[in-house]
Amino acid sequence: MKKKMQVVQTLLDTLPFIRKFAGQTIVIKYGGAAQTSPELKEKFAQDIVLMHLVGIKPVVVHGGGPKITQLLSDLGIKTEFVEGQRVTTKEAMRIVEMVLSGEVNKEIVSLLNDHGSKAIGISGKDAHFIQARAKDRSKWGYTGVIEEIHADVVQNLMNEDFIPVIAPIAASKDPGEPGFNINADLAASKVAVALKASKVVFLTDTPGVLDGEGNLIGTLGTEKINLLKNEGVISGGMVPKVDACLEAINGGVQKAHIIDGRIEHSILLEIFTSEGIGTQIVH
Ligand SMILES: Nc1ncnc2c1ncn2[C@@H]1O[C@H](COP(=O)(O)OP(=O)(O)O)[C@@H](O)[C@H]1O
Ligand SMILES: CC(=O)N[C@@H](CCC(=O)OP(=O)(O)O)C(=O)O
Repeated sequence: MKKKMQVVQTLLDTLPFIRKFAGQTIVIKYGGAAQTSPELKEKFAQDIVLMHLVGIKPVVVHGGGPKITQLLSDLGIKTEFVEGQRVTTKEAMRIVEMVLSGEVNKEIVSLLNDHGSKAIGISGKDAHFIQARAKDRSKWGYTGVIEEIHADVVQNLMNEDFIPVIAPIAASKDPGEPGFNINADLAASKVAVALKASKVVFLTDTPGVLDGEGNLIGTLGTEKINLLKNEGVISGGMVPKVDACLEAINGGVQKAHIIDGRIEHSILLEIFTSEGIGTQIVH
């Protein structure tokens, strides 16, 4: 009962902004860095279910980088990142798939279903939803670049009222290949474009994109992004995130936001209030 009352209260607070989003597809990238306490996970689930209840079509694309790194380390397997993307050996690929398609995907699906929704978990391998090729085999191994997305697979699920929860693992066109590890930010932007989403929101563990002094940048365009990358102010995991935002808006998604997943109900604050939070990426 208490859980339900919380959802209703949040619903009432945000009601004035909701109507205009009904029927729209919104892709939420749930970063591993934001998947922290059970309380925050609970709030995340409430927000997604609430969006669905009011007629929005939410699609979750999740990461899980920290969990992959932890399991690789537990198993004594070294791992490294180049330009914000993991170098994926064949051995690492097995672990990446186990963690993303197995552990993380099913945890999020269960969380959403515990809140009364019909969430369904898939990876890019299911029905060949996402097909990829190697980014650069000699440099990144089984880290992939998406070549094709069969949007109808997910669209059909949404038409049947399911909430798709997508693990960023892609199928290979070559039979016998183990598939590809896709950076979840880049998977989210491609999925958002393919589904003609109106928004893509990246939940992470910083208030948004920060400048050299650590201040939040509210709005950020292509030129400034290139400058901040060259200066090393945007680095590591933030590189694929800003690239993904640009790809999304260049592909027709109206808005791309990077927001703090550590703030309770940050998705609702972003979507349903006029102020918004975090960083909005523009052309
Ligand atoms: N300019 C920047 N502003 C904010 N965060 C940045 C910046 N440059 C690099 N980062 C790093 O990017 C991280 C977020 O990326 P990542 O760890 O891959 O998160 P996620 O799991 O959400 O994809 C932040 O925790 C921060 O350490
Ligand atoms: C190629 C590549 O880097 N793949 C990522 C996939 C998971 C991910 O992106 O997770 P976060 O969103 O939590 O960072 C990785 O192996 O960590």
